[in-house]
Amino acid sequence: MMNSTPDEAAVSVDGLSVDRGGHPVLRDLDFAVPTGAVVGLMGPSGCGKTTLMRTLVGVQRITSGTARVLGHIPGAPTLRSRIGYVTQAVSVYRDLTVEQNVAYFATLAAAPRSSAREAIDTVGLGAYADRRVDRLSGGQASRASLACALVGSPELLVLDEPTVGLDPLTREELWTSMRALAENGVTLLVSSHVMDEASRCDSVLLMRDGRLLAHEPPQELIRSTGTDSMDEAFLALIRTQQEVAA
Ligand SMILES: Nc1ncnc2c1ncn2[C@@H]1O[C@H](COP(=O)(O)OP(=O)(O)OP(=O)(O)O)[C@@H](O)[C@H]1O
Repeated sequence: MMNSTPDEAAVSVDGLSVDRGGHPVLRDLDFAVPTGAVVGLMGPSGCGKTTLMRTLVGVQRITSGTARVLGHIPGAPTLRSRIGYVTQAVSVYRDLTVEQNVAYFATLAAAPRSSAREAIDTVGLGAYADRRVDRLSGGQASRASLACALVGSPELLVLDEPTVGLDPLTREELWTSMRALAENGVTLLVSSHVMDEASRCDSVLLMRDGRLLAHEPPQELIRSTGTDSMDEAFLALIRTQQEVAA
């Protein structure tokens, strides 16, 4: 499944800054994501999570600095079939069944038809394959979207708030699916503003106002801030940052 060597970073950014509408949105980010890691992208609404994801999938102009994704600059044609990107908006055809949607994406990715069925099973929608998307719940429709991103066996999955609006059981199932993908060598970059979800990740990129506050394993963030939860760790990091700035 993977073409990159195991010790090559799946994603690395160096001094990355991005402006939108003439305003700085990402400011001087530096980090690297190892292949096969599940990395949480966390921080309050508007901190720049979606912009960072857009930059890595190659649809956002970089103002300064560099980004490399699977060894290439974002947007390189060779990356097209190697990255799966699921935006916040469910992007499937509502008048088609789950299987018709996923099969359509399989055709676009020149993937075998059997890969559609595998992707549907991976997201736990096997029993709903023949159901039209407009007759699914919101969470099921989100998972149908994820299945579409899985069909080409991408090496990197970039998922913008995939668990938003899901009930706890579905959320649990989705995290289990994502973890299984990582165990097969897929790298996942997953945004969320539910801090508790950080505990599911190998490391967390914690952002605020376009800056990176920390990039550490979740248990290390809690330990180093002397707190009991990710919410508290985040607040402690902000306080430290404000003290340094004062
Ligand atoms: N098209 C745009 N033009 C100008 N500024 C934008 C545009 N889209 C977003 N922004 C600004 O960029 C900043 C970061 O937005 P972004 O969508 O990346 O945040 P986010 O962390 O993903 O937020 P959320 O969690 O609410 O989805 C915000 O201040 C936002 O107002």
